[in-house]
Amino acid sequence: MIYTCTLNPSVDYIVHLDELHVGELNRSVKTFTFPGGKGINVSRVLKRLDVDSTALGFVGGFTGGFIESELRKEGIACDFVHVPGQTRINVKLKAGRETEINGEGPMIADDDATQLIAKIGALSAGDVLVLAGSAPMSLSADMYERLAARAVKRRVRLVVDTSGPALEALLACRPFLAKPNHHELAELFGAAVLTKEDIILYGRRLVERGVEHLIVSMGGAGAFYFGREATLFAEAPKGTVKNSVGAGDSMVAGFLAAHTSGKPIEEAFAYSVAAGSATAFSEDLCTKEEVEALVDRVRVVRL
Ligand SMILES: Nc1ncnc2c1ncn2[C@@H]1O[C@H](COP(=O)(O)OP(=O)(O)O)[C@@H](O)[C@H]1O
Ligand SMILES: O=P(O)(O)OC[C@H]1O[C@](O)(COP(=O)(O)O)[C@@H](O)[C@@H]1O
Repeated sequence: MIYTCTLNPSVDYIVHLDELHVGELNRSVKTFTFPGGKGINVSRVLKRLDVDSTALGFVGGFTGGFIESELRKEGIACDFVHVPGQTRINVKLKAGRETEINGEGPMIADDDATQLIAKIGALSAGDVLVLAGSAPMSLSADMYERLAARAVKRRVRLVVDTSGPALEALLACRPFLAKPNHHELAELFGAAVLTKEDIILYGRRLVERGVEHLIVSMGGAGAFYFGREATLFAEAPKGTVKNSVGAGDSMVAGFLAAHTSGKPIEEAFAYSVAAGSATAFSEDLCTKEEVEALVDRVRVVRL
C-alpha cells in the first residue's frame, strides 16, 4: 500500500488576473479552489492513474474539512490526525507570471504529533511512504526524521519530496525515491545555481550515498534521473502552461504508478516527466488521458 504524509496540507486558491497591481484593488478573472499540499497532490494524481493510496497528515478547521471531503469524493482513503487549528490557505496568483503565498499552517500539539508517529509505526514491510512538503513551524525540526526512523524500522520504502535540512536528513535514510528540483539540489550542496554538469555530479553522488531512484526536476527544462543502473535525461514536452502548481508532485506520482506496474526505468521516468508536464498544461492536476497523450513526446536520453 502507498501512504502519503502531508504535515502541512493546504487549500490551494488559484487566482487568475489579467495584471497584478500591487497596492491597488485587483479583480480576478477566474478562480479555482483545490485540496493541496505535496503528499495530497501525490495521492490525487495516483488515483487518477488508477493507483490507490491513503492520505496521512494533519488537518483542521473548515479548510481541513474541505480537503478531507474532496479527497473522499475522489475515492481517496484518508487517515488524518485532526488538530484544533485551521489548515492553511495557499494563494497562487496567475498574472502572466506565477506568484505564490504559502501560509504557515496550524499549531500541532505534541499529542497530535505522537498520534501521527503511531500511524507510521503501524505500516508494514513493503509499504511505500511519501513524505512531502514543508512542516508547520510549530512542529519540532526533527519531525521528518522521527517519522522516517519509524518507517525504516518497519522496512517501509521512503519517498522524499521536501527541502532544506529535512531533505538532507531524509536522504541519509536511503530513500527508495527522492525528487528535489534543481534549486533544492543546489541548496543541498550549498551552491547558488547548478550547471547541468553540476547536477550530474551531485545526482550521482546522492545515488552513491544510498538514494535508490533520484529525479532532479528543472521545470520547463525537463529532468534528470539517477539510479544505480542508469543516468537519464528528458526534455519536457512543449505546451501552454496553465498552472504548474503540483507539477513536481505529479512527477512523483507518475514515477510511482509506472514503477509499481513493472515498467522499465526509462518508461517510468518518461511517464513521470509526462505527468509533471501534463499538470503544468492543465488547471488542476493531470488526468491519465492527459499523461498518456504526452508520454510519446518525451524522449529519454541515456547519459
Ligand atoms: N513550463 C513547463 N513546461 C513543460 N513542463 C513543465 C513545465 N514546468 C514543469 N514542467 C514539468 O513538471 C516537472 C516538475 O516541475 P518542477 O517545476 O521542476 O517541479 P517542482 O514543482 O517540484 O519545483 C518538470 O520536470 C516538467 O516535466
Ligand atoms: O509545503 P510547501 O512547501 O509549503 O508547499 C505546499 C504547496 O506545494 C504544492 O503541493 C505544490 O507543489 P509543487 O508545485 O512543488 O508540486 C501546493 O499544492 C501547495 O500549496
